[in-house]
Amino acid sequence: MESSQENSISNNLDELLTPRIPERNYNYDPPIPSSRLERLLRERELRRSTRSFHSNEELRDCNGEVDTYGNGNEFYPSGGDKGAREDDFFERIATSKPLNDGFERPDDRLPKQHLLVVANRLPVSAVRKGEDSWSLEISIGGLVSALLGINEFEARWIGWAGVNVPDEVGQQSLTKALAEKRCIPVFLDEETVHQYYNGYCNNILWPLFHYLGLPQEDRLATTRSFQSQFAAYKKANQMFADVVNEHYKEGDVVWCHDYHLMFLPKCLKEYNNKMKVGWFLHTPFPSSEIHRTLPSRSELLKSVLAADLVGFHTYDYARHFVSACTRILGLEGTPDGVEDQGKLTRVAAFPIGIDSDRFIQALELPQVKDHIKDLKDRFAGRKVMLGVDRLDMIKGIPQKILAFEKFLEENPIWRDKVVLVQIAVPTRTDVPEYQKLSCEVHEIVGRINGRFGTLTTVPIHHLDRSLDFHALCALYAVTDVALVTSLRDGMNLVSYEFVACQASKKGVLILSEFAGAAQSLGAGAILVNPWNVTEVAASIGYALTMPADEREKRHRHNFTHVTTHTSQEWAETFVSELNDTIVEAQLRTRQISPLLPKREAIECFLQSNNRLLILGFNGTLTEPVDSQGRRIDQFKEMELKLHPDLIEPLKKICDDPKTTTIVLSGSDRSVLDENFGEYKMWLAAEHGMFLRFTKEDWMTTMPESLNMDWVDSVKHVFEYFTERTPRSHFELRETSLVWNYKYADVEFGRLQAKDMLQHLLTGPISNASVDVVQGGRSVEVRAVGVTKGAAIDRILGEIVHHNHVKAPIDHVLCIGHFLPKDEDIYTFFEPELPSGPTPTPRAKMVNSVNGTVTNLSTGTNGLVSFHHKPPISYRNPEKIASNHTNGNWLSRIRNRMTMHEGSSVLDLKGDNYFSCAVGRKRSNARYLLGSSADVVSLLKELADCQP
Ligand SMILES: O=P(O)(O)OC[C@H]1O[C@H](O[C@H]2O[C@H](CO)[C@@H](O)[C@H](O)[C@H]2O)[C@H](O)[C@@H](O)[C@@H]1O
Ligand SMILES: O=c1ccn([C@@H]2O[C@H](COP(=O)(O)OP(=O)(O)O)[C@@H](O)[C@H]2O)c(=O)[nH]1
Repeated sequence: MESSQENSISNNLDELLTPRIPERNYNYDPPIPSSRLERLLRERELRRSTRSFHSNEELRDCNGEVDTYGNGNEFYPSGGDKGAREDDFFERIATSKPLNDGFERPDDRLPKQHLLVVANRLPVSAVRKGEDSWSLEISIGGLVSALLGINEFEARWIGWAGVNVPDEVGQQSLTKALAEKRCIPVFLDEETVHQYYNGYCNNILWPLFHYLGLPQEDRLATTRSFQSQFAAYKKANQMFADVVNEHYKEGDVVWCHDYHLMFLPKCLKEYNNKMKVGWFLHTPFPSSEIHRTLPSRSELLKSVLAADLVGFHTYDYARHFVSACTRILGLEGTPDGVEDQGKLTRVAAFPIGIDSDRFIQALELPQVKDHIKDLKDRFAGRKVMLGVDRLDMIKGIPQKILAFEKFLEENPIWRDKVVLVQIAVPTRTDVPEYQKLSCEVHEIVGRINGRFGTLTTVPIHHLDRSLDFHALCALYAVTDVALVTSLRDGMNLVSYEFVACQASKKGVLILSEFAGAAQSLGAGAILVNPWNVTEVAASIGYALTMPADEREKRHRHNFTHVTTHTSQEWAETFVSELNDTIVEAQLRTRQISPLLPKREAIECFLQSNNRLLILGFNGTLTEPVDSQGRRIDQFKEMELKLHPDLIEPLKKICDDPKTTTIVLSGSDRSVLDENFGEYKMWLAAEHGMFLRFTKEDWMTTMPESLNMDWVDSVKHVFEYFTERTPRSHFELRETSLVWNYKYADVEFGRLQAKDMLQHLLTGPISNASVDVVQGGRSVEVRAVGVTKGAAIDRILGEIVHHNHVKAPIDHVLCIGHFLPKDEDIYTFFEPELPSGPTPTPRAKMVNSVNGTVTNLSTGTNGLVSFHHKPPISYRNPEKIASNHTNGNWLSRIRNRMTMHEGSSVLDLKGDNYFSCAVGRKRSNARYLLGSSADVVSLLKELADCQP
């Protein structure tokens, strides 16, 4: 089974890493780079050379009469005339043809990546003209603009057409009409749209993600509670998933977009875990402190994490998302993403762009030139300021207008020399907040125009409507100062479009620092805080009077960015990383041990006569900690308790004379006493430094040489950090100290741990004979040599002696959620290691009475036998002495050894040794179990099989 898995992985990898460019460009097949960065750089290089190869071909074709634009997904007509007619943009969807449609792609072109773009809104919105006739209009918004700019893919769209179509005839005819545009509709009924789109998406998630907070319950009608809206949201996402599933073909990349579809990745993966799923958020992702106010915070995060790749516009948004996953879900945030039990969801920033050529070329069109001329005539003698926004509260339109008013107020000289054109595209008009905003803006505009207008002019031209592409380009081109005052904005493509159209005028961009675009265009723009009306007013003055050379420099900077970071680049980078994420996951899977073959293990257990069952405690036999969604109860959790479902089965197993059970734990003796005092088993506390058979006294297996002089200094350090790290605590054990920050703020805890580690490793105790062990959320300092693997041979010696073992141990099952430092326990028993079991020095079993040392070592046949070494003494003789009042135990071993001279204590071959890591995918264990719940079910089965 294992090898077939390996094979399928290699095939996939080969397939994924096959360069997607004509082979003749490359006459060597480089090996798969093992680092992500190397792979991505290679992929980028390949993409670029493919593109330049294709564009050379196209150039040649254009001159040589062959129309290569008919080769698939190119939207533009030939001749590079991308914006030739007003409705070309629209045409781009229409002319997007499937492969093999009569326009043959030259042979050496490899097929384009097939893409299923899933977004709430289709690039076209439908308007019903008759029972089965439809008119399709381009949808407005940055998401649509950007996605229409990508053409290097074989893309199909899945989404809502913005209209309620309850009847069969309508649905069929619309499906047909949309199919011509490569669009596939998801039919949402009116109530779902109301609760899902107007409600959960636009009244809850949208304001929350833009830092406007959650609505009060009284802003939700009784039928539209959080719960019913969330239920509609999930239902709608499931409907999208159904449509995706219906149209998905193997090899497709499924790219889900935006906050409307946070549930989609989970639904898709439930259908088909092999689907390549990416999710991209077009809005900001807020600070985790904001996200945690959302009632469904955990469910949404978990669903998004089902995707292979999660993308955001900026590093800040990505950072907030990772932080929400660590703080709210308790998962591990790494520089690459979020890790949940070894499964990594890659999280990264992919700043979107525009199709800049389309804007630049449009300016050359006669109709755009005509528009430009009209506008210039109309605004002659006045500087033009421009705002283009959907009429949305996040766009800061009132703030913009108020700042403009302040500017006019303070600069009377400008009153008849400047005009502000504000295009406010109506949007989400069914949501009451948007209706209110519209009234508010009208009121302010009216007041200012009344205040500063004249008989012939008004300072603000406010349009409650959208403009067509050519009119918009013309307006961008004649603008002197563009004003973007978003209170928060995922990116803001209007600022990009303005820059693209300013090659001749070199106007100034005033840009809110709260728009994602501020990260990319911040150097060339004047950045403002839109809440600071005084600052914005002053910036308007500065922009209107900026010297030409400064305008030129600022423009050049931004223009370079806009023309190089295009929507095409954005999409290619995202898809390429998504593909690579799969490669990475497969490479990681190769390092992960397989799941424990339960049947085999149980079968082997039953057939054996002398079994050794070694169990960890914390994380192995305890109840799984579900920090995901549930509030962690630190008080309850800190008290380690045996899983209640194990009480009976464990008793049964321990009572079986054929089984020797050991609980080997880092916990101290009292914890083990409390939980296992009633069982017939061996307890090994503090990583095996203390040992007792439960009916007997504790003895120490600690070698005398163990130096503990460092304890006070470390305790001092731990106290210092505990005082300064709320909700952290430390445990003082006899052989180790553990500082735990599991309940503290994860990020702060990690920083503190880093600081602590640095001090421990380089500070005053750096020369002490200690091991500093870093756990997931802990730092442990132990005496050198205190590991479970080092203790096991001493323990085994004691058990062999105690049990009067006559037959060799013929089955070992070792299960634990052990720290990497303690994984030497797995290798100790490993029969298949070529030379000896473990790289750590073999520990010694010391008898306190006569000081004899017994060393256990593994022969090349995998069998462990005893040898005798000169004596050293126990550190704490009275403890061990009390355990051996009945005589000299070592001499008994000697007797037994004599009796079985030549035979071995352990008879382990490949198939009767099962080591199993719990909840740690990467380990030295042969197998893995997901959680302590799996341990419970395994032990229950073993118990049920007991006679
Ligand atoms: O579909 P609507 O509800 O009418 O809203 C239009 C779109 O608004 C949002 O756009 C965002 O995406 C842009 C491109 O990434 C970005 O520049 C902008 O900052 C965002 O606000 C929304 O995220 C889309 O889903 C909507 O389609
Ligand atoms: O009359 C208009 C006004 C705006 N837009 C487009 O709407 C998009 C707005 O995108 P942005 O990222 O700025 O914000 P969003 O509306 O997506 O939040 C831009 O591509 C504009 O060209 C348009 O097509 N017609």
